[in-house]
Amino acid sequence: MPKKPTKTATIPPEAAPAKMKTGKTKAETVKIAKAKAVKAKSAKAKASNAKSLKAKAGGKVKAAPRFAPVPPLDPDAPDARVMDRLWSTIIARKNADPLISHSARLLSRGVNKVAQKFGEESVECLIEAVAGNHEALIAESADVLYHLLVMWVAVGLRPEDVWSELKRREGISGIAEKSARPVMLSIAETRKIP
Ligand SMILES: N=c1c2ncn([C@@H]3O[C@H](COP(=O)(O)OP(=O)(O)OP(=O)(O)O)[C@@H](O)[C@H]3O)c2ncn1[C@@H]1O[C@H](COP(=O)(O)O)[C@@H](O)[C@H]1O
Repeated sequence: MPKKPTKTATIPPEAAPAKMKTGKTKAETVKIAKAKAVKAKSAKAKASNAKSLKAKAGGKVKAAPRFAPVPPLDPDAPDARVMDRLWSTIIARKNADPLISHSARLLSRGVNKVAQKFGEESVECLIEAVAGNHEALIAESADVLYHLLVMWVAVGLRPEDVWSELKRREGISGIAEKSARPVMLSIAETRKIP
């Protein structure tokens, strides 16, 4: 069978856009020139803005603070050391009478029950947070921390184990830490809110 001639689209020379010496069409050259002019204008504006800022700051350009100022803590208010004291109280209750100590009662029921209580208190805490109930959130937060400490006692964790871990993380941005995680972890399927 004779081969069918293949059709090729040919543009008549008069319809093709005229090429400049650079190999670009006139329209392309004008477009590039316009983009260059806009870039140069914005660089000039930036430089002049920086110059006027420098003049306003008396010759010194101050970098904007990266984080909000920290409200000072009340030196006379109770602080987080209450957590250490509470842990000591709870561990001292470990073998106490469950009829006179709530901690002893919880601990006597085993780690599963303790963990379940911690989970319940956490949910109650987040409900108050979402509802915006400030006072109730304070009370629920205290419940969460108490039950967290009971859980530490139940599994044999000491507060300093956790404080050390927090100290180790000090100054390490969560953003930087997350991006340094192995790729397999970051692409693992999760339903967590990012
Ligand atoms: N911080 C707390 C603390 N916070 C909450 N709770 C108790 O936790 C209990 C939570 O009540 P829930 O009804 O939610 O739970 P539940 O009574 O176990 O009910 P179930 O789920 O078992 O049915 C209440 O009895 C609270 O009083 C606490 N109990 C004790 N402490 C501290 O622990 C110390 C030692 O307490 P005792 O172990 O009781 O001597 C105390 O001096 C406090 O400093």
